[in-house]
Amino acid sequence: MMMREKIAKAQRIVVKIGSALLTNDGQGLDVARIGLWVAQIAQLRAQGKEVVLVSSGSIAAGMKRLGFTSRPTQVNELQAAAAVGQMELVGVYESHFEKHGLCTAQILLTHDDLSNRRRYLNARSSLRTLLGFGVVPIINENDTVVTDEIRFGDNDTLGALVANLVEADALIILTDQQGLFDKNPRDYPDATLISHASASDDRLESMASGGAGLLGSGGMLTKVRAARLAARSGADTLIASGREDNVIPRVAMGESIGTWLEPDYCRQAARKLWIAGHLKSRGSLVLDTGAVRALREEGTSLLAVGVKDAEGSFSRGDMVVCVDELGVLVARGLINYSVAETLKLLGQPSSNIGGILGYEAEPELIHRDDLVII
Ligand SMILES: Nc1ncnc2c1ncn2[C@@H]1O[C@H](COP(=O)(O)OP(=O)(O)O)[C@@H](O)[C@H]1O
Ligand SMILES: N[C@@H](CCC(=O)OP(=O)(O)O)C(=O)O
Repeated sequence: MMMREKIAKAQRIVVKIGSALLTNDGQGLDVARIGLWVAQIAQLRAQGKEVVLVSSGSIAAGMKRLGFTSRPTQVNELQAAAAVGQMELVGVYESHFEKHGLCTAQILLTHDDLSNRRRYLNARSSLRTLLGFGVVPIINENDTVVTDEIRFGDNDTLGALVANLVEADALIILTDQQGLFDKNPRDYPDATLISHASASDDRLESMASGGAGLLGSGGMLTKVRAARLAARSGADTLIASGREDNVIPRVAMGESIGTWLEPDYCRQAARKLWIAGHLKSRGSLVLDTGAVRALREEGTSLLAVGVKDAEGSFSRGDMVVCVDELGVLVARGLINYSVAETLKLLGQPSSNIGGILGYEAEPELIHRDDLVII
């Protein structure tokens, strides 16, 4: 059997389960099947892998509870269904995960949470902390407060943005088909499965443009686009059938099932390109010689103790440039503190941050994952 060795090495995995799968043909949540996926995720946790779950299903579950026989068209009714259904959804997950001794956390995100750098960093920090505690975060869109203009709409996009957020190695999208076919298998029985492609391959979109199922929102098109988004931070995307036996561990072990959409760059390079290419610098830091050497030679994070001066108008999450004492460019990175906070921290060890500011967002001024050495 052909194995995908790169995938088998993935340590941090985002698993997205779509509406089409989670519901029993619109008959509410498929509680028994959810139990199977939870058991599969528990296997990954037992192997030491970190898992973030992005789960749809709130609207479909709420529709059943509120007696809708077809998807409501009014936004307020959809929001009400989502609020009712989300309770049931997380309740079902929590009770299943508990049987495996695993703790869960509910995180409901909106578009704003990920587009505003400050909230993005806060969401990232909470997620990293939860993963550090061994918790399985369960994420959905906060459907009850979003309006059409600002919604992700489909959870494939949300799954990819979460993969960017936590710098996942892989995004596994479970759906009701075996993977991406060269045309919609619902309409074309002769459609053939794409086993492996580059996430940036332009031909994928036209293959995937065949629409969604009755309960899903995005169809394959949003999955292909999600793979491209996930690739920005270097994550591989795997699209597979949630009905396949023991699918999550099999995909995660690198078994060649479903579709594998691979980023063009290696993970580290993709992430660095993303940092370097997408943000404009809002200020600068002057580093002492020790800090310059630590960054260049040891690939460390930047600590306040090695920073001599700061200027500009940056806030938490902004891009700043780092220069040496002669003004030579050393690195670019996303800073964890504003300019006012940074000025108070100059030359200070990380252990003093809490005492000086009254809180500590992160021990580093710039985490090494957010730093590109020039
Ligand atoms: N090229 C394709 N390959 C596979 N499925 C496709 C393709 N084009 C369209 N689809 C449709 O996408 C659907 C899955 O997307 P969707 O209904 O949104 O599910 P989910 O809720 O899992 O995201 C499939 O049931 C299928 O009908
Ligand atoms: N946030 C919505 C899910 C939206 C949706 O259906 O997405 P998808 O499963 O990707 O087709 C819900 O929980 O009902």
